[in-house]
Amino acid sequence: MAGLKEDPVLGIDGIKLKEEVELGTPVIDKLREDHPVLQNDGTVIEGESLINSKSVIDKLREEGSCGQVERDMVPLTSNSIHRSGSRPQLDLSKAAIEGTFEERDPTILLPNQSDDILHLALDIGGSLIKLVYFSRHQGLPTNDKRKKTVKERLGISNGNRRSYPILGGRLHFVKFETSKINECLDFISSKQLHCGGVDSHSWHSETSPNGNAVIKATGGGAYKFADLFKERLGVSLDKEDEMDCLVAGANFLLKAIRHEAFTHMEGQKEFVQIDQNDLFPYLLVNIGSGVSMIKVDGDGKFERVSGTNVGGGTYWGLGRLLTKCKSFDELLELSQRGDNRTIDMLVGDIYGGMDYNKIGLSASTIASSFGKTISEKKELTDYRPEDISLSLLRMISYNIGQISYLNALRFGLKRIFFGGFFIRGHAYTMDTISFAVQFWSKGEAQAMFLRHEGFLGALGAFMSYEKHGLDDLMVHQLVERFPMGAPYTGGKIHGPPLGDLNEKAS
Ligand SMILES: Nc1ncnc2c1ncn2[C@@H]1O[C@H](COP(=O)(O)OP(=O)(O)OP(=O)(O)O)[C@@H](O)[C@H]1O
Ligand SMILES: CC(C)(CO)[C@@H](O)C(=O)NCCC(=O)O
Repeated sequence: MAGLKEDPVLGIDGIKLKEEVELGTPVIDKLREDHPVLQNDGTVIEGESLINSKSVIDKLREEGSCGQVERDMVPLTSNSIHRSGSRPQLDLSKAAIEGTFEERDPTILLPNQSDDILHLALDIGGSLIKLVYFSRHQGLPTNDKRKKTVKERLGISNGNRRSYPILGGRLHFVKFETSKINECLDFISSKQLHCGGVDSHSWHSETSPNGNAVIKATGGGAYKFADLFKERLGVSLDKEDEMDCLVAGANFLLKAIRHEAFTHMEGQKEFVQIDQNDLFPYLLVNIGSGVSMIKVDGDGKFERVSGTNVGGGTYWGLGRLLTKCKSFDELLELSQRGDNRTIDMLVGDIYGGMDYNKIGLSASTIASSFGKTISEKKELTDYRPEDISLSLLRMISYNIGQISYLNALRFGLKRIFFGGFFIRGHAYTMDTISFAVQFWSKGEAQAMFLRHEGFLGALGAFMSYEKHGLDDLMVHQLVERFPMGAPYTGGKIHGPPLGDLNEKAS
């Protein structure tokens, strides 16, 4: 698909599972230093092929539990989860993006994760289901870890502390269309992701909770599809509030992950380093099917101040009706070859080619989106789908940018972070939103985007396994740094230099 990078998991025509992450040689060397568990050929096996869902389910039913399959995941049965006295801890220290700067939804390395966690969390939205799950590094099954002495687990051999962590794993990001929820269930089932969840009330229990697996889930679908999950996978969905999760996910990414946030203006992408002490307040705009605007004042401190029903669902829905496109990506791709001047009424169309300088409008400014299609002599088929798609994209992106700015203005906020899958890493969408914010704020406010744009809610749900909140998630130990050995492929870096966050916490 020209210009649009294909999603590694959800392709244009259905599911495409990314089986391997190919890494360049210098990257491999660096990773070997940090992660001796990496395969010799530098590949990291992310998972296995999709297997026939029916056979998996049947097999599980026969076994009456989740099968014990040797794979890259942490132990599969709930009673094998580490629970010696205290609850397994999620260790986000040194969390870092894996992959190049250009990769969307990249995996996040958790190099210091030592407790056995088997976390899968879901955000089931109106259009898309988002999954975040943890897997151990390949080649070091957790059982091996158990056999190690305490010294070995701490990385101390022959009295010397090793320079690399023994354990660790990755956060993976996967999405499915909500209308194809069965594919999502098949995926979970084939990787047995649902088998590690345990009844959240039983974390401290010494005994096995006897099988009632629980998965954290957010979004409207956590309610709508609860019975289906129970029926198909035998798991209960532990529902977390959508707004709580969006904010928790955004705060985690902005605090803990370097090279997450970036600006996008006139085709130029620039990473922004966030000063932890100067993050709040900000406006979070999540552009999903509909749009939520949330003023964020701190961890767990926020207010949904506005929203609009003209969002991603509107672009995809109206676009599909008007262009007969078969997929969202196809519609987006069409827009790249479009010329909106055939559809939109420009200031110049009204003013005989002239600018309207007195109120700051150039002749090329859109005076009225779709305003040129009022001609009685033309039918829908007389317009190019490419042009329709571009006009629609501009109309919706600009409108969201403008409403966002107005809400930022209401509360005196200077920074607006945009998430949600409508953005899709699409340059023109981001440029249009940025332009609207820049234009209306006269440069005072700034639009920023997130690489894990659509996974904020799922990440928040993932972190809600740890009810204590971010501060207890060893966030004080987070040391921001470059993704290990990742080649620099573009984007300048702005903002204050990052230091060891321990300094800031003490
Ligand atoms: N492959 C895709 N299929 C459908 N929509 C897509 C796809 N990729 C991107 N989109 C866009 O992403 C939007 C959904 O974004 P997102 O997943 O963040 O929201 P959601 O959680 O489904 O919606 P809501 O939060 O309103 O329930 C769609 O409306 C569409 O504009
Ligand atoms: C209803 C939700 C929150 C579901 O995710 C979302 O689609 C949304 O924010 N819609 C906009 C609703 C409104 O405020 O007009």
